[in-house]
Amino acid sequence: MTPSRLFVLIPCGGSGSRAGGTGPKQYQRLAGRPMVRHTLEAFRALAGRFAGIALVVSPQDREVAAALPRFPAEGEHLLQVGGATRAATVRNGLLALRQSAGAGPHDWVLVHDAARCLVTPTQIEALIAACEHDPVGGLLAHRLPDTLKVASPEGRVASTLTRADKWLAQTPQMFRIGMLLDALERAGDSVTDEASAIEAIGLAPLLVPGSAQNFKLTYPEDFALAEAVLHSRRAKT
Ligand SMILES: Nc1ccn([C@@H]2O[C@H](COP(=O)(O)OP(=O)(O)OP(=O)(O)O)[C@@H](O)[C@H]2O)c(=O)n1
Ligand SMILES: C[C@](O)(CO)[C@H](O)COP(=O)(O)O
Repeated sequence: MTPSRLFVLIPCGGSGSRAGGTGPKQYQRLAGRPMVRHTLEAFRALAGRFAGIALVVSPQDREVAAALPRFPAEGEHLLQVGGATRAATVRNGLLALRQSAGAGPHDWVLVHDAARCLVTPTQIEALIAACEHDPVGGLLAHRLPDTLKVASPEGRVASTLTRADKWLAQTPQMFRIGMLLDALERAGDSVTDEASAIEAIGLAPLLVPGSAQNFKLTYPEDFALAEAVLHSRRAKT
């Protein structure tokens, strides 16, 4: 049997409605570059590890060419098949990856949000090392650092949950392409990450410790924080 290869799929077709900017947040500038370029560079730093790196954008996207002028380079793919939800974007992207990049069902895919632009090559390597011999696959995740409350409809505390077994799901999430496509097709568009689809078919993805810095830029205040992290990393190099 031919050894499994690793592909990367970056969903980049969201609208960023919670970020409150004028366009899709993944093209907003951070530390002098569009957000998605920071994301892409973390994977390009490990390009030799991957059989292909694919970015999935909306069919209506008019900004990716200006944001990433040298994309796609060799081994990279621009897939203009984004859908109405993140799950649809990932599913469409996986189908296109199989058709246009020759990815097979036993190959691995690392699905990573364009909006998690602070992921590092070290974190990506840690996920690959933990999952490449695992029968299911897994995801980067962060142990819940705060006390967890359940809200009542009136906005009061209804209860407090134990946090010892709670983790925040991050990306990348790494699964076999065939298993993930099958799981996403069964799960439909309501799942908010790949692991949820895999869980729904009765499997238990591996939780691989990530970092608080690998947060998803979602709200307006996240941008200044991400920029500060990027500047502090630059100052160290
Ligand atoms: N239909 C969609 C929705 C989301 N995404 C991508 O999935 C990642 C995580 O999505 P999130 O940031 O939560 O969604 P957005 O649609 O970008 O933002 P919002 O929910 O605030 O509108 C992002 O890289 C986003 O571009 C996508 O490719 N296709
Ligand atoms: C995939 C994800 O980043 C894991 O935390 C997250 O679920 C995506 O966010 P969304 O708001 O559900 O698109």
